[in-house]
Amino acid sequence: MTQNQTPAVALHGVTKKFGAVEAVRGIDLELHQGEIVAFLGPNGAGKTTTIDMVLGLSQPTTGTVQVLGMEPRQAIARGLVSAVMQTGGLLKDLSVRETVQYTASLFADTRAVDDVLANAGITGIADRKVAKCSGGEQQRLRFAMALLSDPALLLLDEPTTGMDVEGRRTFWSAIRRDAEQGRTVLFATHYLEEADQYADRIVLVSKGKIVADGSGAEIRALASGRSIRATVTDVDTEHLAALGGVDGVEVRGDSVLIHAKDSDVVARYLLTETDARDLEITAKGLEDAFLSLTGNEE
Ligand SMILES: Nc1ncnc2c1ncn2[C@@H]1O[C@H](COP(=O)(O)OP(=O)(O)OP(=O)(O)O)[C@@H](O)[C@H]1O
Repeated sequence: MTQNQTPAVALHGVTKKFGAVEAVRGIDLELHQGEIVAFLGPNGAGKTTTIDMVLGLSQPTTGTVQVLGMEPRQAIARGLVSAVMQTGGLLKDLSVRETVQYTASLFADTRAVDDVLANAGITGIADRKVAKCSGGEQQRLRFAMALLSDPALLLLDEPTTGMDVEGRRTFWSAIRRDAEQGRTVLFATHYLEEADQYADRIVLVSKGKIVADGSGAEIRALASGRSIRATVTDVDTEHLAALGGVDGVEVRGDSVLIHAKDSDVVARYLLTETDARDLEITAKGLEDAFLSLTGNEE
């Protein structure tokens, strides 16, 4: 894993059309070596289409895709790229170890089978038939297979689907260890929490475009403001709405919910001018940022 200056992935002006459908509408993105990047977005955002182009499975309509400074297919031919996709590719009658051994036999040079089983946390189920493995265990098996070639770039589509909490933790700590050695990881996900917790960087896509790119904290900061909730018997909603920085006021039974840029002004008013009690102030979270940036607000 040399050439640290070369981006692991470089997309420039990439678009992809399927007939009249514009699945990707102009993506520019560079991933640095050793980064763990979440490709986060709602259904149909263009994540899989983009990953397929990085894997050389399809060509962009316009623009260029490079992997470690090469054409994707060239990088794959050199064993520099592995992918863990969600479905397919497993023979039910083989055991976990046999599956990995069989895959290893297809490559000229691979890591030791026992090492990748250990890395993927499946040594304990190595003799189990694939047919008897749970969905999460099968995902870990696919992960072990992807580690055989010790790839510089690992692409993962919804990698932890079906894994329990412990499985996820083991999976992500293995990914983190490898990234520290220089492996770049790009994973597509719908899970905000997973992106926030495990990625160094979140690339938020919507309708074929990147709408935000940064750390979880940076993206959260894009949804500025606070929500203030209080129990109150009689409140002058017009007065509240007219306070500086208030974006919205909703009355729900005996409570009021206010969205505001400056929660102090609202809190002061509620506590000094009304009989409001049980005040709760919450910062807007990643989910709010996600919804407002992807235009999926109700
Ligand atoms: N082969 C194809 N032919 C026609 N349209 C396609 C094809 N592949 C994808 N699309 C369309 O392109 C858009 C982007 O799809 P894509 O699968 O890349 O989204 P995604 O972000 O991966 O979604 P999901 O999270 O649901 O997997 C969608 O509108 C999809 O219907």
